[in-house]
Amino acid sequence: MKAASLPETPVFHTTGLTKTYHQGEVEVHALRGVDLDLYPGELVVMLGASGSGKSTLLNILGGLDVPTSGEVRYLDTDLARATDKQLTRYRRDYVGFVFQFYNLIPSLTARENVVAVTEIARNPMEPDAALELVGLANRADHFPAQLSGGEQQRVAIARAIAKQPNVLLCDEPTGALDSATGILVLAALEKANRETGTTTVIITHNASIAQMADRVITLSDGQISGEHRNPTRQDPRTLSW
Ligand SMILES: Nc1ncnc2c1ncn2[C@@H]1O[C@H](COP(=O)(O)OP(=O)(O)OP(=O)(O)O)[C@@H](O)[C@H]1O
Repeated sequence: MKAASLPETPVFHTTGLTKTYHQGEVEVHALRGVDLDLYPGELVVMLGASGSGKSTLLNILGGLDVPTSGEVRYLDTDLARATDKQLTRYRRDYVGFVFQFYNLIPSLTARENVVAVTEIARNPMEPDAALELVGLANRADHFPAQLSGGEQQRVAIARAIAKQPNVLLCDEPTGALDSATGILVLAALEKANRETGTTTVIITHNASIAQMADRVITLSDGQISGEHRNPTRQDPRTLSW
């Protein structure tokens, strides 16, 4: 598999990004000056110990949180200074999220869970095409309770990609899954990245997942402590962890 080529204009650009949380008298410096560019179509794996700031960074990129200082841009949009309304629109129009827990609506089938998003999206794909992409075309009429954890996560991925987001942000998408099931989920994410060109970030604790990335970024104590590019990315189905 070929690594994505990296054009010069980044999708995300951050400089000196900080985030400080205040809890009573205590200040927690979750991000301490992050300079990062993410490029169109690349698949980035973000590693780092618990508490290193991965989710904080992802949430700021996704418009779920704002930084304390520094710059964060999505193309020409200044996310640090956007209003709540602008951030809501940004998330709805451009961002797909996948979290550790699938957050599917239990009373809706797999297809209906996807339709709940495509109905309000600007430029959605067909719900069945999204389910096909994650290998669940034959489960479209099943309810979440009739699906395994890995299948539910793949419905969540279908839901996230069905609106054809420019960026797909995944926070521990395999955190609740065994390795065999996790690999199916990673394969679905990799395929979605390859076939739709959505810039994809996957947070994980599991360093062996890094082999499937175009680029691996490591956070330590709120800063980027390492970065490397894989010359060729590995098919997730051949990962062992
Ligand atoms: N809402 C919040 N209020 C106060 N502190 C917070 C908040 N969110 C995160 N933190 C703190 O910020 C630091 C970074 O947290 P973050 O969740 O970004 O780390 P992480 O690398 O994603 O960790 P994990 O791998 O355990 O999910 C931690 O010390 C955390 O306790």
